[in-house]
Amino acid sequence: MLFVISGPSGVGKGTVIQEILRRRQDLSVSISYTSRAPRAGETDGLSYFFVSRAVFEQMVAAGEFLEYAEVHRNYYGTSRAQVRKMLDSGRNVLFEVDVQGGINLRRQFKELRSIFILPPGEAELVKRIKNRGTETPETLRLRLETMRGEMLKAGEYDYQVVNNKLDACVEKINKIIDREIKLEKESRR
Ligand SMILES: Nc1nc2c(ncn2[C@@H]2O[C@H](COP(=O)(O)OP(=O)(O)O)[C@@H](O)[C@H]2O)c(=O)[nH]1
Ligand SMILES: Nc1ncnc2c1ncn2[C@@H]1O[C@H](COP(=O)(O)OP(=O)(O)O)[C@@H](O)[C@H]1O
Repeated sequence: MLFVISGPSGVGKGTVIQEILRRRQDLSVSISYTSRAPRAGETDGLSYFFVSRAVFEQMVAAGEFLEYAEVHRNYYGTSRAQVRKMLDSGRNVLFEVDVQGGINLRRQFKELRSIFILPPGEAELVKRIKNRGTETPETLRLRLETMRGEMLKAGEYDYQVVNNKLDACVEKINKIIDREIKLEKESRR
């Protein structure tokens, strides 16, 4: 099965996905390429593969991405080779991409199930991004600008889950994944 998770910056996508990975061994997360600079504590090949804009553009020209988009003035893309490897291993795959990536992946994989993570409110979202301590006033402004457009796309996802209490959100998404895997197995009988 293929799953995609999207949501505005700071809603907790990364945190929720780490928790889901701790709870299940049947899921691989696709590690994207990005031209964004690594944040403190981010390791190349774990959070992302960090490359320059020039290298990213070469990879686009070589057709190495299943999908890519420019988000908050940086490139982000899903590697074709990596996804093929994960699918060949027979594991379920989870993508964390922006709403442009979500639309693009849905077009390519009709069996993809999509989950949008919503914040409990805009003030809380801003608080979380600020508390993370990773953004300058300028990158914060860009993230909030993008947020409005992203929230408008929430209704196009199969599921919408509010990340108020972390554990409850993780539990809901975990159940959605279980349910979709079960439904898919039943449909193949
Ligand atoms: N289209 C697309 N979006 C991606 C990909 N990887 C990450 N993103 C999205 O890019 C946006 C920015 O990610 P990031 O810089 O880590 O910032 P954060 O959302 O503030 O943690 C988020 O919406 C991610 O979901 C990708 O491979 N493709
Ligand atoms: N349910 C939650 N309640 C409070 N803070 C949260 C919650 N989920 C995540 N956070 C915090 O919010 C910040 C943004 O989370 P992060 O996972 O980086 O978001 P995203 O990947 O969506 O940008 C982090 O500091 C994280 O610890």
